[in-house]
Amino acid sequence: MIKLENIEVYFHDKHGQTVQAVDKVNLHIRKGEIFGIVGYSGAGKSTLVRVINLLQKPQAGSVIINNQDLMDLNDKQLRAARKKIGMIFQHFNLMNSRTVYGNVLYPLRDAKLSKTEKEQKIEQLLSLVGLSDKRDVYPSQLSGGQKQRVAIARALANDPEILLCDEATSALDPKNTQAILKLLKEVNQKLGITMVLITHEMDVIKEICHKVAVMEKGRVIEAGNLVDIFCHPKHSLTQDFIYTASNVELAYQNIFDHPQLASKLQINHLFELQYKGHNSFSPFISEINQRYQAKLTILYSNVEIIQAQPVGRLIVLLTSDSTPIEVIESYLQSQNIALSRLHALQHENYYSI
Ligand SMILES: Nc1ncnc2c1ncn2[C@@H]1O[C@H](COP(=O)(O)OP(=O)(O)OP(=O)(O)O)[C@@H](O)[C@H]1O
Repeated sequence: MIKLENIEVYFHDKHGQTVQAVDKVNLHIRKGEIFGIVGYSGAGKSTLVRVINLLQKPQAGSVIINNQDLMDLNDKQLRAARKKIGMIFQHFNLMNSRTVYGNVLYPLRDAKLSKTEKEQKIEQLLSLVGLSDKRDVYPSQLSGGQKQRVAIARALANDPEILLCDEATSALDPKNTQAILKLLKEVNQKLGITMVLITHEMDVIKEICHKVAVMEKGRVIEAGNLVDIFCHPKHSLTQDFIYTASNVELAYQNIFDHPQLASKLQINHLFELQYKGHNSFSPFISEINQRYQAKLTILYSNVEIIQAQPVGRLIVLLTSDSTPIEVIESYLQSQNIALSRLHALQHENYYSI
């Protein structure tokens, strides 16, 4: 559905220096997918997402939507193609002088629909986003979450096939963030719209995306299925995002900062275990206790449902008087429980203990 091939975007800053915002990016986004792009500030996410509707023309590469390279289109054809690509933004970009109804009507101004058809369409859209009762109020009378709902209704007015979401929840509190993500998921499922969502928070990605790409310095450094990336991040930056989203980083900090706990830790017995899917239901803790008289102290545990699959992470102290730890390690691995031993050098925090 969306193929970005070798996309390059450069800017010249005010000192005349060239900034490469997007560097040879290739992405393939399939119809109906919710595709997340995550990265820290300045990674090139906004620039890349604006390439998809050519709000930002790349200096090199192809932007292929439904087998058509947008770079080959003339202005009129591009305007038509853009109608099929809706967009929502962090700060909603509503027109304050128009009511909710007026804002959603605006993109339909040139549509070949009668007044009644337009009215019906807007009523349907406002009902979809849960704002039927707000049709005659002005944006200033709405909460952030409600403003984003209006923006979503407006973005859907021309029946787009693609919805681009540029930090759509970054200005919202956690409750409204959840509600807007739920709404986007519903829109994806009910209308089959392909979504590209950029964010600096893995939490957002975790909530609704099927696939994810991680960006750093203009490049995509890792991309794939969300559960795979979540369970086996290859790049340290990806791991950072995941640790932050699952509070693992905080757990390590708490463990190592705790005066009594830290002094009792035997670093070489500290493990991070990870399991997914059906393994979440296997009683492996009692199993290793019975088999190997292993003692397992849980210092942190977290199970979350990602793409309908349970994914669990534990930080544990694992000891056994009778069996070498390597034997227990092999057993757990044979049960598809990923296990990593935390050596002192892995973390500067650990090293100081
Ligand atoms: N119009 C511009 N002129 C000059 N440099 C730009 C312009 N737009 C973006 N850049 C630079 O390109 C790089 C990528 O910016 P971009 O906004 O795409 O990143 P981002 O990942 O979306 O970050 P943020 O979340 O902070 O918006 C940055 O170094 C930025 O300063």
